[in-house]
Amino acid sequence: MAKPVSIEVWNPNGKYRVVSTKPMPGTRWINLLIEQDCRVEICTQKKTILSVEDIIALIGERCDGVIGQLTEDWGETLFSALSRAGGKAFSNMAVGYNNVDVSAANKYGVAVGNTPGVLTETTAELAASLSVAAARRIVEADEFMRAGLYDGWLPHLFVGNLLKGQTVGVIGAGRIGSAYARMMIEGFKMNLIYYDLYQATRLEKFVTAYGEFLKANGEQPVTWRRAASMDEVLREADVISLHPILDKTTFHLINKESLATMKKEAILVNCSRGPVVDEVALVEHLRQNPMFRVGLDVFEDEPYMKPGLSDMKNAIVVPHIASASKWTREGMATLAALNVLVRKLVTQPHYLLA
Ligand SMILES: NC(=O)C1=CN([C@@H]2O[C@H](COP(=O)(O)OP(=O)(O)OC[C@H]3O[C@@H](n4cnc5c(N)ncnc54)[C@H](O)[C@@H]3O)[C@@H](O)[C@H]2O)C=CC1
Ligand SMILES: O=C(O)C(=O)CO
Repeated sequence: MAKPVSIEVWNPNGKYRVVSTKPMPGTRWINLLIEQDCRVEICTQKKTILSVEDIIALIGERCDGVIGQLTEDWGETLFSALSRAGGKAFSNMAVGYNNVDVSAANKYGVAVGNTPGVLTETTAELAASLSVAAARRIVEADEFMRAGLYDGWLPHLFVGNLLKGQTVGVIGAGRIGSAYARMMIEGFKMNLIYYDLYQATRLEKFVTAYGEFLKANGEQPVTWRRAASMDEVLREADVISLHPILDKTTFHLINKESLATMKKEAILVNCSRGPVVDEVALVEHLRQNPMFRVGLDVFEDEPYMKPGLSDMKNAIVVPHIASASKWTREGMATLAALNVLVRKLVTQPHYLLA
């Protein structure tokens, strides 16, 4: 049996008990829950990733809803515990919900929410930052300066890749993939090639219109193409950014074979989920191809990196911070609270009439 976990309580006399497995930024989400007569319990345990047992202890005997995190395993065990405690709603504080077994939630009558949209631009901005940092070798150059190694300008010092006029490849052109594509097209005048199961009509229209605008101003127009296969993107793009969901179809989408298809000097960015890339194959590819560079926000076995990755100069690694802007994280917390509340309002029609 897990030890009791430490909690902070807001509005102790609230009628509905809502648990958040982590403190979240801002207070708007807490106030929204309190306004709707919720007692809010926030886990303050100094342990980054809570186990299933920890969360069962948090749910306790009676719990109406839970706001959880992408690091937690929301499967059969937790949804049955929540349902036994009378819970009707769960929200992940994330848009990705590969940590949530939605059919188990359905089985136990628990509605599931996520936090799309509010993090689209912030996440795309990090993917764009990693693309530029990798292309221009910013992290390596920063380390070099700090190590006191700079002794004067040289024609060959930290030569990288020019983005303008090159091709950006997007795999998964949904909300974030499309926002990223626009940033790279507007910012660096790159041409687009994308692969998605669905047509990204709005993105295509944007690139067409932007290309016409550039042409009317006497500049080289940008172009777009929807690839019939992912391999086309891998073969043709100079910078490739991954933005699909993680599911069975995208697990190890990038593997030894697909890496070999890419240009030797290509840049690969992953701000989706770690297991979309076979990280062992990636480390080997980085070792064999020193001009190939990656920018990674996510890892296959978070919080760990596969052996050798941290030694690779041609890899930039950051700790899953793509959505980490203040505005966005407060927005995600607010959406997560609303997800839990919507279910309460829907299942308590008398409350709506009160
Ligand atoms: N690193 C981070 O902090 C963050 C990571 N994410 C990740 O990004 C993912 C995407 O988020 P959104 O753009 O909001 O979702 P979205 O649902 O708008 O876009 C996902 C796109 O992937 C496409 N897709 C699905 N399977 C595919 C396949 N086999 N091949 C090619 N494309 C495929 C879908 O058709 C869709 O267009 C999330 O599921 C999450 O895992 C999201 C936010 C922050
Ligand atoms: O929202 C997500 O899916 C994340 O990875 C964190 O923002």
